[in-house]
Amino acid sequence: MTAIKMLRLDSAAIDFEKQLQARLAWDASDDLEIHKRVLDIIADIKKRGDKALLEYTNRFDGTSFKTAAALELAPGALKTAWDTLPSTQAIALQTAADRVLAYAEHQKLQSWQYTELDGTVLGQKVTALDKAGLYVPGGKAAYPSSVLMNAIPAKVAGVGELIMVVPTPRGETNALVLAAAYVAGVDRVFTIGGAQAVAALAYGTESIPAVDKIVGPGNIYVATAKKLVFGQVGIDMIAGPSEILIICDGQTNPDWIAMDMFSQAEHDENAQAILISDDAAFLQQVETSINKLLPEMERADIIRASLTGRGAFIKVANLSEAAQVANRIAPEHLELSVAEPEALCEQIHNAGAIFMGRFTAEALGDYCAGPNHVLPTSSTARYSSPLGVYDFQKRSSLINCSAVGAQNLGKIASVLARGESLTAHARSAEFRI
Ligand SMILES: NC(=O)c1ccc[n+]([C@@H]2O[C@H](COP(=O)([O-])OP(=O)(O)OC[C@H]3O[C@@H](n4cnc5c(N)ncnc54)[C@H](O)[C@@H]3O)[C@@H](O)[C@H]2O)c1
Ligand SMILES: N[C@H](CO)Cc1c[nH]c[nH+]1
Ligand SMILES: [Zn+2]
Repeated sequence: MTAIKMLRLDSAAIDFEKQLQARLAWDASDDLEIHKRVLDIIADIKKRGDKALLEYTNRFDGTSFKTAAALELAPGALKTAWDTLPSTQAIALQTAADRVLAYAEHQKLQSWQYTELDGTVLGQKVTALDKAGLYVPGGKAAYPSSVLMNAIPAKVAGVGELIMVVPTPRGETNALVLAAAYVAGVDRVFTIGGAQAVAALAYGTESIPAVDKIVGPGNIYVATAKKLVFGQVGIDMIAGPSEILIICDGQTNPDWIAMDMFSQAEHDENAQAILISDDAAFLQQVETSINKLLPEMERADIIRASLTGRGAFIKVANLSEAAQVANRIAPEHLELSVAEPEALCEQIHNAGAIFMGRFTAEALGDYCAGPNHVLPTSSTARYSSPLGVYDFQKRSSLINCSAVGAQNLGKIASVLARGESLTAHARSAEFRI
């Protein structure tokens, strides 16, 4: 097995920004190719509905479904999976679900209103989505944790119906995934994935109901499809291939750091694991750990492809500079493996989730810490936030004018409307004065 030599960048280099950009960006030609392929799939699902959905599912997931009806799991299958789960798994799943629920309950937005002196009432009414589509990935690994992360906030928000999609490669369902759907209260489950599942949820087919919003993580095909159907449906964010950025002061066990990098690299060849340190000797120690530990890993091939294709070590002058680079990268997960994580955290403003201190392995957040693991990738943490109850809620403005309020506001509206030459607006307001 050839040793991995991590790409090394130095923030002091003149072309550091250019090199960093090259490492963060997708290869432009791959990007375009994926884009085109996904567009074709979406157009075909829109045009041919179930027929196209069956064909793509059988082609990409190696299944042999004969009818679209066979794509939906029987409602009893979820309960059976839960009832027959080994008790250690059932306890872990229920504990994780309870913790995700407790955290989500803090996020619920409430309606509010206030009354002005003339009796006019203004407010905001918060309502839940009617129908949410939950994408649960399942190509290279099964993700029961993503079922909980998608469904529990939707339930807390009070969504009317939860429609889950999950690919089942070779037709194999995963008992933990089904049990998680039962625990979290999912209403319907379809065994479809990829761009075709996203398109089916967005436009609806004869068998798949169209939803109001699609949430959840997935690979590059899923993330691209979500981008492309936005507008037809809402989406939560771009939650693509996993990323971890670790800032370490050189004092954490290098094996721990290497394994933390593996933990995200093992998701996908396209996952990204980056380590920043002010200690060049430590970067070398972590590389030694990587090469020592890699042969023990079941998913060594995926980890190797991810680390060599998209990973990096970045040497910085000090931890403040590390924070600046982290803000530039805006990673999905940021580990602050340093002596004083609270102080360093003060300097961070772009990250999906921040894991503080040497003992907070990012993997704990993936399963059971409580905060959602569906997080923005590809630097979109500059403007996106973790999936939460608020993603399943909408806000409507409320305006209830008293007779006196209509006089007061009518005069202002009339002047402004006439300034815009919109006479019907002006007269509508004036009628009530
Ligand atoms: N950002 C987050 O919050 C988060 C959370 C969990 C997982 N993830 C990421 O989710 C992803 C899961 O990926 P996965 O592949 O295991 O499952 P997935 O369900 O996302 O993708 C599997 C589907 O991809 C499609 N596909 C695969 N190859 C294709 C091709 N050549 N052409 C067209 N379609 C193709 C197929 O339809 C298949 O069903 C990983 O990248 C992981 O890092 C992200
Ligand atoms: N790390 C993923 C988010 O990028 C979430 C996950 C689920 N299971 C394991 N990990
Ligand atoms: Zn993970």
